Amino acid sequence: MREIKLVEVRSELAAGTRGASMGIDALKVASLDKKSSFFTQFEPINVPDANNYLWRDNEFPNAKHIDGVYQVLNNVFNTVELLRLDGKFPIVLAGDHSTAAGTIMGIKAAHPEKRLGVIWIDAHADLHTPYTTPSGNMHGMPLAMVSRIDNLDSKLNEPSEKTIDYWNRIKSIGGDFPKISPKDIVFISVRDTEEPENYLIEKYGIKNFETKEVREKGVSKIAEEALQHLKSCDQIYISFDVDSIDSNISKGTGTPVENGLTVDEAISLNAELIKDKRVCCWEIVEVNPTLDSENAMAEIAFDVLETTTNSLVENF
Ligand SMILES: NC(=[NH2+])NCCC[C@H](N)C(=O)O
Ligand SMILES: [Mn+2]
Repeated sequence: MREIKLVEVRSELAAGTRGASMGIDALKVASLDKKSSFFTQFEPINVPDANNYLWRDNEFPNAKHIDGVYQVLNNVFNTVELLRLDGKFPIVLAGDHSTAAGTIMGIKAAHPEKRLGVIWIDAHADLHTPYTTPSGNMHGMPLAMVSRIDNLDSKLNEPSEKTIDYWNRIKSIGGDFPKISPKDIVFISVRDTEEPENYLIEKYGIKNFETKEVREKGVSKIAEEALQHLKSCDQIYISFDVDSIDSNISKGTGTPVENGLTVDEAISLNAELIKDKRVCCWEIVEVNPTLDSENAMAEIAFDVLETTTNSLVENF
């Protein structure tokens, strides 16, 4: 039996629109409306955010509020490391996707000898760096942080010295080494990338299961192939960004993209993947109820959360 711990990270500092910090509470409202006892079953830990930085002027155009993001990542890192050392299975409910880097750093720090694979279910590759970002929004950068990639080959921006200093500090949280190899990332439904990200995907041969392939082969087959792709990894982290779901449905998120997964595909995919015994942490991010109507996104996201957790509980 896995001992599940809910981790709540109400950060929205690294998103381009305001409101993702309210995603966790929107999930709770959805749970109450659906009369589910989910949130009474697990004890949550609250990780301190740095959303107060949003009131300040931003001094880092190529990595907005990187000083605050650095703090939050450290907080997430410390929490997840301790939970993993204690043998807990963290289910992380987070706002903007940048904090997934802190989660990965924590998992790695607890078991540095174990090769860590990542299944990234998302519309975006989140492989940018301050040198390549089109927006300066750091939720587009977590996978570069943990792979310790600068991608100077695709350099478009001139980040300030202070930005680079913080960026280097972020890449060193949990140690001066890459926490994952980019080859050990599997993308599912990634469909909105920029050129610098395409360069890295090509360079490292990062596998992406496109939405079309998910539909043609079916979810079970994709889950099997994704896990098979990570056969050399000892542990696996799954990151579920709700914008992986099609923009027709996922309006309550900061960066919706068409041609995404259906709700059923998202639910069964996560429920299937989490059955693998190597999976040691699951995360859901980017619900933003302020962009939504009638809390629709959170209701869907809650179904994904509940079904995935049930699958985890039933299969251990
Ligand atoms: N986690 C996310 N929603 N990421 C969106 C990133 C979008 C775009 N690639 C950017 O860097 O701005
Ligand atoms: Mn994302």
